[in-house]
Amino acid sequence: MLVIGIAGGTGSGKTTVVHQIINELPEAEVGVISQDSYYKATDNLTFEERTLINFDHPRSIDFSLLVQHLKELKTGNSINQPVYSFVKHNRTSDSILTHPRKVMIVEGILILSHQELRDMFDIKIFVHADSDERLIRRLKRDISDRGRDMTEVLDRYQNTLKPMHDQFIEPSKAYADIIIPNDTYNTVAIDIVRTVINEKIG
Ligand SMILES: Nc1ncnc2c1ncn2[C@@H]1O[C@H](COP(=O)(O)OP(=O)(O)O)[C@@H](O)[C@H]1O
Ligand SMILES: Nc1ccn([C@@H]2O[C@H](COP(=O)(O)O)[C@@H](O)[C@H]2O)c(=O)n1
Repeated sequence: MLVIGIAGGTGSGKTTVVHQIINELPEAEVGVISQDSYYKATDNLTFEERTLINFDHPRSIDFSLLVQHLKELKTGNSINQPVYSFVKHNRTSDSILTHPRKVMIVEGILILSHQELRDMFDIKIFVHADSDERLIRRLKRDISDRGRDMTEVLDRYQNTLKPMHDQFIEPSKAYADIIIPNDTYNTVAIDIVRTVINEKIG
């Protein structure tokens, strides 16, 4: 199995890049795990309490479950990947049966900041976009897809997202083998990554 880690700040375009990479690859050969699926379940908290969680700090992620799931996939076992709701700020009761594939992509803001997880990647990619561009994309996406308003997005950006980005995410770029500049759609970089994957999977 070839394991590819794709990190980058929020709104950098990780999810978009993943879709662009897997679009032209045989469906049966590629699987995706999202770090977002591994936000810790917080059933013990009220909705109001959940809105106060710092979702950009590594402690908000159940990294031990994520590492355990990736180990299972590497040994050929399927996993039940949790499903997270950004509207409820909590894990749902659903899960997605995820089978091991020749290529497994793990994507998320903090995946290169966690040493054990990072060491499991054969290729480490960081998607970079300018912070203004990322904030604009995040505003539009969170309002249209994640049930937020402008005040929520901007408050979160100022209070937790930006400081956590500077403390944990930006420094993890140093671990990347490949940095994809994604201020505009970067088809050349996507083609290069696809070529590398095709070579590895034969
Ligand atoms: N290169 C790009 N140019 C313009 N918009 C983009 C680009 N890449 C992604 N987007 C848009 O920005 C938003 C955030 O992208 P997404 O892939 O969800 O980022 P991430 O997964 O890193 O948070 C989405 O609405 C997406 O369509
Ligand atoms: N309930 C939540 C959980 C997370 N977030 C934000 O999501 C961002 C990570 O996801 P991307 O797809 O953008 O990489 C992260 O910056 C968290 O602030 C949230 O808003 N609500």
